[in-house]
Amino acid sequence: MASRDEIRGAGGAPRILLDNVSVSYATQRGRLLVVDRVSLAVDRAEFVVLVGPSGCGKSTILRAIAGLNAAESGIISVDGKKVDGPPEHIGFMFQRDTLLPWLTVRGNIEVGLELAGVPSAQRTTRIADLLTLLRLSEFHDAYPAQLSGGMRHRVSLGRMLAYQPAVMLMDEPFGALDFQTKAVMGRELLRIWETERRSILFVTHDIEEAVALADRVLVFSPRPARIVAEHRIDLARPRNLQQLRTDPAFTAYTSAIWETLGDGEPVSA
Ligand SMILES: Nc1ncnc2c1ncn2[C@@H]1O[C@H](COP(=O)(O)OP(=O)(O)OP(=O)(O)O)[C@@H](O)[C@H]1O
Repeated sequence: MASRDEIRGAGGAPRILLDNVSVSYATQRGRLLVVDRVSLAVDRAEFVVLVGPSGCGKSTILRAIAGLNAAESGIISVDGKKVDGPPEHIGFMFQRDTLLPWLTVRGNIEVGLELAGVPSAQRTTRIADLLTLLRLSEFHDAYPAQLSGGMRHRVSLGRMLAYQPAVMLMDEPFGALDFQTKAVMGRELLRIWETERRSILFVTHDIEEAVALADRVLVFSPRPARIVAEHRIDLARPRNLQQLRTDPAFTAYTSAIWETLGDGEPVSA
């Protein structure tokens, strides 16, 4: 059985902790409250998915954890350390890939390693492992413009995985992809997560994707974001995404989430 430290991280703190966090933006029409007293904890190796109406504040929550937005009140910590700027060991993946067009697949992945200060001898091995993991070995010297959308997303994922972040914040990373590529990427991500086991906070609008990937799905209200429901997804792993879709338990989870999303009212005032 995993020890408490393996589950909770060093010192017993959850990987990510939000305690009563509110975030607002200053706008021309005054202060806009976007996140309203949200508390959540994500354990080491836990895959948590956030769903909620468009514009409710999901990206703002990820950005606050990444230290890109300050919390107006409450506390955010990663591995027990209060976040007051971009924390170490955090990887961010956006909906649009942000690859550097003048670098090859290898070069784009290597950027992550250089940023992490990994010595060049170790870089070579790590890149080779990642290229294999992401099934990109054949394309190591291709440029982003020569790749399909799904391949570019795999490279983005590789760049993030390269510096082995303990926490991966993924903001609709596959939202712009067609249905089939999205399914392939979901499968790849699960395969990698099952090998590398990081904490993942993943935002999506796709409820089936949420259930297929998550240990837990958190449902948010319309802005200001508050947690209206939490669904623990007790589906066995490793998951076969194709078989899952015909599993009655899978359908029951998606219906339950749709129901709580439809409601959209915060649980408590
Ligand atoms: N820098 C900013 N300044 C002012 N308002 C902002 C800023 N960033 C986001 N907002 C507003 O905050 C609200 C929440 O935005 P956010 O991007 O967090 O929502 P979201 O749930 O991720 O949306 P979506 O699902 O559509 O991506 C929106 O009303 C948005 O207009």
